[in-house]
Amino acid sequence: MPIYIIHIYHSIHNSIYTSFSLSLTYIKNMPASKSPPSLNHNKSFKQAVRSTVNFHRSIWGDQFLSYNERKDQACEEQRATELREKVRKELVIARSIEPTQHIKLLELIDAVQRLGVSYHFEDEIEECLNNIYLMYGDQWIDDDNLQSTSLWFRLLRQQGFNVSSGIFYKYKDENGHFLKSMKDDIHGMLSLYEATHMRVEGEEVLDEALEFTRYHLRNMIKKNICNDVSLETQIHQALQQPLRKRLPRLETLRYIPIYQQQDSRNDDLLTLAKLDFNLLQELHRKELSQISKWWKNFDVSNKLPYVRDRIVEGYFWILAVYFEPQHSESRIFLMKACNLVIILDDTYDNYGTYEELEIFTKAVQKWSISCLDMLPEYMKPIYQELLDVHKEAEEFLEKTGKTYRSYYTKEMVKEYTRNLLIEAKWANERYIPTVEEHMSVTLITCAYAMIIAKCYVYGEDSVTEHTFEWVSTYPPIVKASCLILRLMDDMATHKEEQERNHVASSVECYMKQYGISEEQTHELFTKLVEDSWKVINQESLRPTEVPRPLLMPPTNLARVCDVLYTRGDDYNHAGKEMISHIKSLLVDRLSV
Ligand SMILES: CC(C)=CCC/C(C)=C/CC/C(C)=C/COP(=O)(O)OP(=O)(O)O
Repeated sequence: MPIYIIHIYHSIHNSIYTSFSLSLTYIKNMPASKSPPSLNHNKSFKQAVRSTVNFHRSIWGDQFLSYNERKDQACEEQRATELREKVRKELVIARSIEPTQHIKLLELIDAVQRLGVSYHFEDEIEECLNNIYLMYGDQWIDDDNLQSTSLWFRLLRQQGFNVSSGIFYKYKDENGHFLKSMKDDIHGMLSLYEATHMRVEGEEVLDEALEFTRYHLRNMIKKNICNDVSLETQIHQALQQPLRKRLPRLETLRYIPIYQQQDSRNDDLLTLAKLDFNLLQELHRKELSQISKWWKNFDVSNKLPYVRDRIVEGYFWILAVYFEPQHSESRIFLMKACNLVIILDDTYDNYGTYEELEIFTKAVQKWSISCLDMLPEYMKPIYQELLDVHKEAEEFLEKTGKTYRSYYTKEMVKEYTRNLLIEAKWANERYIPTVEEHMSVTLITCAYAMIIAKCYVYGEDSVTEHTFEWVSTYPPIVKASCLILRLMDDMATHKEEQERNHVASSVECYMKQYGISEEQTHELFTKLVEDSWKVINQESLRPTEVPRPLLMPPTNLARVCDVLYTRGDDYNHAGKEMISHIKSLLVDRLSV
């Protein structure tokens, strides 16, 4: 990266983190959050001049609308339960094996996690890795072996244990270069490459190891050095997307055929993984059918024809956050709440006039059905549904005395609309904000913080009022996830958006403020995204501010950006690969 770009990068990095927190204070003190002015003005909205965008129709039609339960479901569930207990026994036995066998234990845990069934064995895995951490600390037993050292480092860091990266200096010569002999250890290089993605700010040895392994793994592919087809495929896939950024359900599908070919595989585990995948797929199809019916009943295509119909792509997004059965209620709530976000986004970004949006924003601050009459006709169903969806959650929360949860989520919706209104004003006035102004608003309108809060609404008792206080102040992991979405989304969509009267994206703001080209802006953004991943890694290390499972939504929301926005805009315009992901997750069953 040229030196002047590095200077810009440092000033940008600081400005995002400092100005953003200042602006939140400012936003919190905005008059709209106190007592909104009366909505009592009876204007006609008929002659409004609107910008409209013609989003293409859903490419999925009604194919997920109905769902019929399979007849052999109960039998498959029974078999999965038996296999689950067998695998659990293996993990329990493995806890007390000889230290020389600990590498085998790590390999088993890695397979369980990659095959997507670790959610059944959280306690056993925690106990095994905790024992390993207590036994070895930072001194892994097998540190002459690059593959096993890298696996140990990655698994412990993934579990939140802050093992030192200092162990990797062992692989450098006296001049500070990585040992030449490492290049011949293909498995070791791949394992180290994956481990480097757990790095945090300041871990130079891992930054260098990433450069080193990426360069040599690319070379291996280019020069056809690797004569193991399966290994070559794994390298290719890892270079496209490291394990840290992969979505767990997609990783299961990718890893099953690889694991199947390994002589050391555990057949019970393999069969469990396939059965479990299919059983969960049934649950997911059932949920998607339920949500498709809700969308159809809402009659969005007639009442709000300017709104995108991306129910299936949206479900992919939510499935990326949580795929486990215990989060079924959360997924349904998130689908309704997030599709309302899409409706709001299209209304503020596209269809609504500034005057209408001001009235709507004030109505949201009041959060009362009495505001309905004041709204333009087309906005009434949006407002009604917004209140209804949150009321439904509130009724559930009342039964368990957790209504504080709905208070915070509603406040975040209010904050979201206030900031959408600022964007609409900028777009109306064709104002290009400074980078600081832009970030202070668009890190809120990217909606991730609000969505993360909503991920906790149906959460168990580990979710407390502190969790909501934490998320609503945009702590580093939440901000990092927001920034990843904002930058990756804008890199992918800004050209298309600028063809209509959309607010200037972060790309335009950076280019204008720093006088740099689009290509240089992309280079900067890529670095900012990488740094945000380091923040996510840092914040996931123990001790964490909230229980570790609650960090999965911001982490998975960052991961899904890597899938949706790397090849373009796969949310709005699903490409070949995205279509194939959706089919493999929701249509095609695995043969067991
Ligand atoms: C279930 C479901 C729908 C999930 C989506 C998750 C969600 C609501 C993300 C918020 C950000 C957003 C509106 C992205 C896509 O629109 P855009 O590129 O037009 O966003 P922008 O206007 O902020 O650039």
